Amino acid sequence: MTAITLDGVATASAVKSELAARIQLLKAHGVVPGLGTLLVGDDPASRSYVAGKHRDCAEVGIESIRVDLPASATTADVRAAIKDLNAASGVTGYIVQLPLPAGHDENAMLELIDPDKDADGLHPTNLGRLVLGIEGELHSPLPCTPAGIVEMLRRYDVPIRGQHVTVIGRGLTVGRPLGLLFTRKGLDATVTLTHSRTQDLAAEVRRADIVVAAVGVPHLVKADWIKPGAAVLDVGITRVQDDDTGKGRLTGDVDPGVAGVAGHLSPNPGGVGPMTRAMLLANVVKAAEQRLHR
Ligand SMILES: Nc1nc2c(c(=O)[nH]1)N[C@@H](CN(C=O)c1ccc(C(=O)N[C@@H](CCC(=O)O)C(=O)O)cc1)CN2
Repeated sequence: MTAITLDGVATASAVKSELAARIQLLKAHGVVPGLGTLLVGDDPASRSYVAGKHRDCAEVGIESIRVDLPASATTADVRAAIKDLNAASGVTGYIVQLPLPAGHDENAMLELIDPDKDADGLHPTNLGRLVLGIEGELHSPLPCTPAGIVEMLRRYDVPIRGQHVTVIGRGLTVGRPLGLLFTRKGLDATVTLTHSRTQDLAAEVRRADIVVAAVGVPHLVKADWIKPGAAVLDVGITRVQDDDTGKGRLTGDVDPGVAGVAGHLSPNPGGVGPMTRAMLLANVVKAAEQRLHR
């Protein structure tokens, strides 16, 4: 068996086309969505993710506003930049790119974001709405990677209801909110959230119909951990040195042998990452539509 590829590039492209039409409609009603980004420091991966967000905005017709602070920025500088983004009228939503350089309290900075402008769904108010929102429509923004994972599974008709999901990794942007999303009424999955202290990780993965690996440990998830036919989403990404070429390359958390056992597999790169970017745009568009109907 070779797994069906969950193609994040193609799926994100379909989502972006749909969003572009909604953006045209918003503009026809005089609402111009604008995404702000705040990047602190010079981490190359963060720099490239932020650049990608601005490219995506240009592609679909969202204005974008970029604020970059040097690695030497103090917490007071970051606070001031957040305050300015909260006040900026052209910024309908914005993100603080994570991780922040060492020495900054990320949670404290996220709390300073105006929840109505929180394009990432990571402000405690919006995370709290996800906790409270067991059922019904959620009007608050969802964290982008969890939303992208669910959107991709839906578009590939991978069953979620009643399925057992094992999530590897308890980080803020993926693992913790993903469990809340999958267990909402309507999705109705059963979720096991595992982490570095989980006693028998292989056993937790073996009983899963859907596996989400988001830890950043290259090829951690082995083929003999996977229930035949399971859907596997490879989220964690690590830059490793290629021994043959001596060059850096990206590798995911899932061993390539998993493709021979899984029913669906998201590649990495090219899987969940592009969906994360598309869902950020979706949050910006949704917030702008809510503004129009307020
Ligand atoms: N404020 C936030 N910070 C971070 C988030 C987030 O959702 N909000 N998630 C990640 C980084 N991230 C977006 O910010 C992100 C990561 C990866 C990709 C992506 O498309 N990856 C490509 C590979 C790209 C590469 O060459 O490195 C892929 O998977 O194909 C997009 C966005 C942490 N921080």
